[in-house]
Amino acid sequence: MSVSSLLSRGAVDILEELQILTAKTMEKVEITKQYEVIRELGKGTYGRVNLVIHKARGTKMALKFLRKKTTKQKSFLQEYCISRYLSACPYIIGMYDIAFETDEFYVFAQEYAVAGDLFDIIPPQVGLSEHTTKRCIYQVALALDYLHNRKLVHRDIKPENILIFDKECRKIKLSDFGMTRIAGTTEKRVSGTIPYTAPELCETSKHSGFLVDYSIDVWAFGVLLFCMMTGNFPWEKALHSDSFYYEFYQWQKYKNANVPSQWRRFTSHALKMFSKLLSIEPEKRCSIKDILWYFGKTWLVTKEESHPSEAKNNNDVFVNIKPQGLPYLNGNTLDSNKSDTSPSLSFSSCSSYEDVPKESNANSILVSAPIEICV
Ligand SMILES: Nc1ncnc2c1ncn2[C@@H]1O[C@H](COP(=O)(O)OP(=O)(O)OP(=O)(O)O)[C@@H](O)[C@H]1O
Repeated sequence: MSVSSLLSRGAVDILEELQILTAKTMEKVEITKQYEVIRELGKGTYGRVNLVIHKARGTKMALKFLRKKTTKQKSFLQEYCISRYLSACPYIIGMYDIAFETDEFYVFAQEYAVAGDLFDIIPPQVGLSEHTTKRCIYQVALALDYLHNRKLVHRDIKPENILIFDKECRKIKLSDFGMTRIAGTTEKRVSGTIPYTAPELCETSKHSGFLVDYSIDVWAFGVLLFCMMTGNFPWEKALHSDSFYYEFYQWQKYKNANVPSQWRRFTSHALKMFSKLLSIEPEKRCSIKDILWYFGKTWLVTKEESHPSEAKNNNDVFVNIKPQGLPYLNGNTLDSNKSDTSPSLSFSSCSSYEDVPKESNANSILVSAPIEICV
């Protein structure tokens, strides 16, 4: 049975069927016989990703190795099949019809993203330009909308999982579906807390159950956007014990409180968008497609041309996106384990945020005082 013939049925049935088919056809392979290993592309919690050349086809591909010691076959099959199921979307990493095992690893093959991941190109404490951010995050939004329309929640949105094909982010693809689950299912909260973790999850005690919901991705998307535009995290953890988060919480709760300094660089339109994405109550958080309107607005108070060189950050306190020695770096979470009826976005008619009609940017300036990058 072909994948395309499976796609007309419900997501749950398709994924189950794909897993059964894959399990039946998985072979043991000796890597060096079929592949020439070029280099390691990255490391994650449960294995590594290598750039290889398929000897028979001469094709470069990325092989993801998941250690059998720490990954159940069921988890491997789930990640591979969800990735394949989603890979028809142009903003999601492409997959080869290749899954096999070695003595030590489960392995599958992905399209190779030549420029690496987004984390590597965000200038620390400065961030990307508004133009590059919009170009990139728009594609992430389309990828997430694609997932959410298929009742799936990614659950691990972060720059390390956004693969890039050029440094200007003209072409990016979402990857790593190891944590992806069907919306509405109950999961044990076994992942670590990282800056992208939504407050309702930070508060849930380890190993207690929680409902998988789209709002988890929406929150992480908001944090990702902040990171891209500032080169800093907004906070380390969305907990009241984190002073950066507490300040944000107070500001959001009592709307007339002062705008925390690290948010003052954003225009009123951008702040409205952040309030919707980072709504403290998950049920009030917007859906991903609700923010597409904001792409026609200006987001940074500073002129785009003067960004990022005007950034001033030498002696200030901030949550650095690339500090030394913090445990959530290099793609690792701390200790992570591994009927939407709304219309889909049209990829053909809406493939670039530049296509979104621009409106007047008047009234977008929130503060006239000098913008401080940090607190
Ligand atoms: N297809 C690819 N092309 C290029 N680089 C890749 C590709 N896939 C992964 N990488 C690199 O390898 C890193 C780790 O990959 P990946 O996130 O899939 O591993 P993981 O074990 O699932 O990580 P995590 O610990 O976040 O769950 C990525 O951050 C990226 O830098």
